[in-house]
Amino acid sequence: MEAKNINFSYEKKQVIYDISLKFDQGITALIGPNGSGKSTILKILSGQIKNYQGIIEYDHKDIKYLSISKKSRLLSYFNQREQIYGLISVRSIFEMSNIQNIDYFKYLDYFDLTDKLDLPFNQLSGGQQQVILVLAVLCEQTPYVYLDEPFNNLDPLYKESLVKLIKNSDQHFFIVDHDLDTLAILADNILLYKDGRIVESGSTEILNEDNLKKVFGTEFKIYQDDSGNKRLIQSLRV
Ligand SMILES: Nc1ncnc2c1ncn2[C@@H]1O[C@H](COP(=O)(O)OP(=O)(O)OP(=O)(O)O)[C@@H](O)[C@H]1O
Repeated sequence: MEAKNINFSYEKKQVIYDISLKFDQGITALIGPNGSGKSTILKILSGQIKNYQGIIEYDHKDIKYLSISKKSRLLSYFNQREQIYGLISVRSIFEMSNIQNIDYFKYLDYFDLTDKLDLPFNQLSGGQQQVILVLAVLCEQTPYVYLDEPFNNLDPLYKESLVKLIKNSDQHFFIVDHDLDTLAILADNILLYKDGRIVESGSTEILNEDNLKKVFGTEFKIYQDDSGNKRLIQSLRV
């Protein structure tokens, strides 16, 4: 995927300023403050928002000219805030999204959720709902996967399981989330983002105290754990 010179406004309010990026392998994380436009850029790259300026290409073809069926085989998108399943059963959610007909029971088993299969969605806890919806998106097995806050609501064990699942997948992930420690472990490529612009990009090396202060306007301390993973600790000043 290559995005060239993307600009976008909601009515008169510009939220994306001249963004260009490429995303063809591994896991890319987009990190930035609330309201800076991260969800908006995810919606643009995944084809939900169409009235942007600039060009988005998949395999050198403009997304605007791809058929709906081609797009649905190419990319998938998750955003829990926009999902309303209510009384629909967990099984139906998988069957609706499982276009590749893969064995989704192994995913459910991995999260110890097999016994929820015939429950209505609204009888699951917030974290269980989140996991089911992310798993349903992964079942689509598209080469490109856009995840908006997939780690929201997840306890440490669910988070760890989801990190393993994503890391072991050969799909390309583009993830927006506020869980910086998890993104530091997971991502191959980081985009630091502020006020609708990418301010830094690179490996997890760019997650340093200066860059994070520049993006979030607050102090961070960074420690390395025993396995060499970065822990990003925000210093709260109250
Ligand atoms: N449908 C919409 N109509 C008008 N303005 C919108 C709409 N959606 C988002 N915005 C505005 O665009 C800006 C960027 O919103 P967006 O949801 O992309 O930010 P974000 O970085 O994902 O935020 P958060 O981290 O809080 O989820 C915000 O100022 C928001 O109020």
